[in-house]
Amino acid sequence: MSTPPFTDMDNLRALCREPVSSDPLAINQIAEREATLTKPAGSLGRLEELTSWLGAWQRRSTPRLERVQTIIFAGNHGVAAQGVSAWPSDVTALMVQNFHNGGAAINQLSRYADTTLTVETLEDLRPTEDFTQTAAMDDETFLRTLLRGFNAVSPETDLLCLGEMGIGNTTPAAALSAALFGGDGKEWAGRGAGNDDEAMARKISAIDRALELHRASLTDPLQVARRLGGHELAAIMGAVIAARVHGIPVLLDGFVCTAAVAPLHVLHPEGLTHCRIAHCSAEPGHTRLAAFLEQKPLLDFGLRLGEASGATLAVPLLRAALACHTGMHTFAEAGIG
Ligand SMILES: O=C(O)c1ccc[n+]([C@@H]2O[C@H](COP(=O)([O-])O)[C@@H](O)[C@H]2O)c1
Ligand SMILES: Cc1cc2nc[nH]c2cc1C
Repeated sequence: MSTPPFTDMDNLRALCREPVSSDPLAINQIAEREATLTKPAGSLGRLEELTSWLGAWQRRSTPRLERVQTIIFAGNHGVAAQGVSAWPSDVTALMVQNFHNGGAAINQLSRYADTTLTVETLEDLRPTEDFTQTAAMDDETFLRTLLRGFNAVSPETDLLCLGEMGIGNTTPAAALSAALFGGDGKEWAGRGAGNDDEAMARKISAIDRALELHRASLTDPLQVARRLGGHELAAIMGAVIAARVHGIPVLLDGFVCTAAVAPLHVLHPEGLTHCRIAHCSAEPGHTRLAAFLEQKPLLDFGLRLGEASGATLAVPLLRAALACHTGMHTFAEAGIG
């Protein structure tokens, strides 16, 4: 058995704050080749930046996308008892079954993008505690679910796409965002998986009551994640920590996935530089959150599904970036200039 990467909140915090840099040599070599290719400098726009980012974190001057992993983490939420979602919590298990049967949107997107899809069910889908009453998780549960996420990442992966499934989880996502970046329930809550006005009012109230209850502990980003988060959100954070340790670039999915890892940005200003927000969710909090994280999502397609759909949808874009970088001829080869 290898030693676990963290065993308590203190060494977890230390790991999150450890400096990890990408590879400057790979960045230089990619920039040098890019400058020789048969196009005006910079004319492939963000495709060029994406190639550089992939190579920097893979620590390869010729980045590759052979092994691309999509992981969906699934969990249930005690706060669902407050009537914050349009759907009952048993839909989480039913959708997990749908993922296994190949019937969900992510199954089609993953096949199309040629990624390996795995589904990780947290805590046998037992709900977290209702965070309007107490902390969502105790230290032990928080660390255990983080470790599940950490260990779900294969060190050999070239690119990791992350997503989640959990009825009610746009409520913890909004609460986490408010606790980390300020504002209240009204500013961060959206309609999630289809709330009507009544469910919206209950959701806003639940977030505001939770912010009030946990106020004294919200200066510590890890306490925010433990008290206001969820099992699948903690696992996503664990997977992103693992990816940083192993040098794996990450595509984050929508609002829930981004909120899950936002504490890492607050703990360390470079804690998420190996991650890109793959798409801008229609959930309005996501636009605000991306701005706080100083990121411009790659796609803006009005998706609000979760289940790693937006992250996996962006994989062909990255494949296109690499195809240009590796396949184009240089000016010398083409006899131009
Ligand atoms: O992450 C997003 O941008 C997102 C936006 C809207 C809905 N979701 C998904 O919908 C579920 C949560 O919605 P809700 O209304 O039950 O909180 C959960 O399974 C998420 O995957 C996800
Ligand atoms: C049907 C359904 C599918 C989902 N996929 C991710 N979150 C979801 C929420 C619902 C309700």
